[in-house]
Amino acid sequence: MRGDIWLALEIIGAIGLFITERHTHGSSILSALSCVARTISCHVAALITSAVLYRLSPLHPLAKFPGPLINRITSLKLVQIVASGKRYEIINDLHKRYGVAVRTGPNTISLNSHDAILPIYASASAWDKSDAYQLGLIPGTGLFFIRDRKSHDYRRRHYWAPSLTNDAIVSYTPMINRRTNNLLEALANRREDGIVDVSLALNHWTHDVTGELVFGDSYWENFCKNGDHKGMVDSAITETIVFEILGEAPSLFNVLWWFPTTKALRTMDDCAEVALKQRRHIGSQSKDMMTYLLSEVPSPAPKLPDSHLRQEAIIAIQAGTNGISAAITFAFFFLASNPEIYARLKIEIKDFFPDFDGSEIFDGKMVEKLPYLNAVAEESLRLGAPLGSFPRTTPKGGAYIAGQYIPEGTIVGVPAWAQLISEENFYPHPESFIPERWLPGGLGPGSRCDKNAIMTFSHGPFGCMGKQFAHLEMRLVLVKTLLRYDFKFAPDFDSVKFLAGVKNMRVTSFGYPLRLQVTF
Ligand code: HEM
Repeated sequence: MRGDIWLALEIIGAIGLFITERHTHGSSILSALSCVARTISCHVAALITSAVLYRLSPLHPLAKFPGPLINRITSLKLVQIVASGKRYEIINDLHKRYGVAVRTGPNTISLNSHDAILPIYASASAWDKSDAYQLGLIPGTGLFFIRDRKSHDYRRRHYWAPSLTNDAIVSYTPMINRRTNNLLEALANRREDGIVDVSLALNHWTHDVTGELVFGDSYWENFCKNGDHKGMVDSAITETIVFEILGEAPSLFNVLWWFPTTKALRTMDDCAEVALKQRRHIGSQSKDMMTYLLSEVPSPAPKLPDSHLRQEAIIAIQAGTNGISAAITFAFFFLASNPEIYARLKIEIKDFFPDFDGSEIFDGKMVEKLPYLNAVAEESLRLGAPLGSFPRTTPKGGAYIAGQYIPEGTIVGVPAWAQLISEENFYPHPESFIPERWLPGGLGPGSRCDKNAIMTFSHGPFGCMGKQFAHLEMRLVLVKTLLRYDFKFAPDFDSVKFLAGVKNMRVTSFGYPLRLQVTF
């Protein structure tokens, strides 16, 4: 039962009991209240006790899976783990302690196995998304939040896929170049004593690019130039964080839906309504994502109602922004941390484009020919992208995965970070930034670099639709910025504080910003 409905019934029951006590039994207000309090406490205590006993008992379908006691008792522990921003590290540590399969919640298993990726995410019979993808009680739904495969496939194929074909991406390339030239200017103009908060500038840049990608060439914002005075960039991050934390406890999400905690979700819905109105009013000379979502081109699929369109607009902005700005922020962090890698990349870029200053229009073909640039991009996407938990629901009849029988209805996720830094997939030094592992011959005999273990974009029918677009953005930004500037850490920059300040909740936030010295 939905959490908010359950709570409402409890409250109605309590009021009913109070009235009965007062009018049928003639109790005073105080004794009626005390009777209600006793009854409700007993009822709630009985519910909690029976739930705890069942979850810990050998009768529970997940009884054979090891995991910390508190995780087996309540999903609130997972809520707290996600809210810490360090879920990726905590879950990885749990796997080191308990093994391949860990019970991370009463009905949740984390399966740290390469063999689990294909059947759960990438095969034709990939599993449905879990209830964690229910966005509170928001009316309408967008692609990312559709949990069953059939409706999801339809939405993906008819409304989204045409906007992210190879040809479509080629058509967006001049726009990305133009918006990235604004970033080059912002990096120069924002310098104070030569120092720039690169993480913030990239976050603004990515909202400019994605805003125009979604709403077309009349897109009205220029965050690189004007900053984020209305707090829109921050609201987008807050919304994803609220969704990611409360998704671990959907019943709680439904209760909190009625409280200010979830205000960010309603704020984004309102912003999307304004943006849609503006896009419809101004239109766009070139094709953008809204061209397809608004059915402005002939399509066999029916027009989407506005409640769905608002969610699609939000998803497009959310999906296209923080992931890539975080990964590029990390690329700069790793480059500044490794001067030899930085020098090798800079030489390759300068040699390929000897007379360029970065302001030129580069197309995808020009920048995909640089092998070391590609290696740096892949390694940054491996170690620097935000990570969700990608929870899925075990299908009817259960499933045998990675040598384990998982009962039907269990929520299962493969921990992306654990896979990305596993020695079985990336060897040697899986936690170190070494672009050479992506070059032919890798890191020598016996080395491993398993592309299929890359969970950065997830896989299969629910996997990222913007992977190619994101790769293009990463390459363009690195080429253009390195042709124009040189970067190193600000003199007082502290790498340990930077890494400690990183919080990863499907979006990455940088509590300690990446401040770089930018020189011409
Ligand atoms: C480095 C940048 C990016 C990363 C790391 C990333 C990662 C991901 C991941 C992991 C998912 C699946 C999430 C899940 O199953 O819970 C996803 C979905 C998605 N991404 Fe990306 N993404 C990036 C950039 C982009 C860009 C630039 C776009 C659009 C231009 C985009 C569009 C989408 C869409 C539409 C989905 C939903 C797919 C679906 O539900 O069928 N992404 N992304």
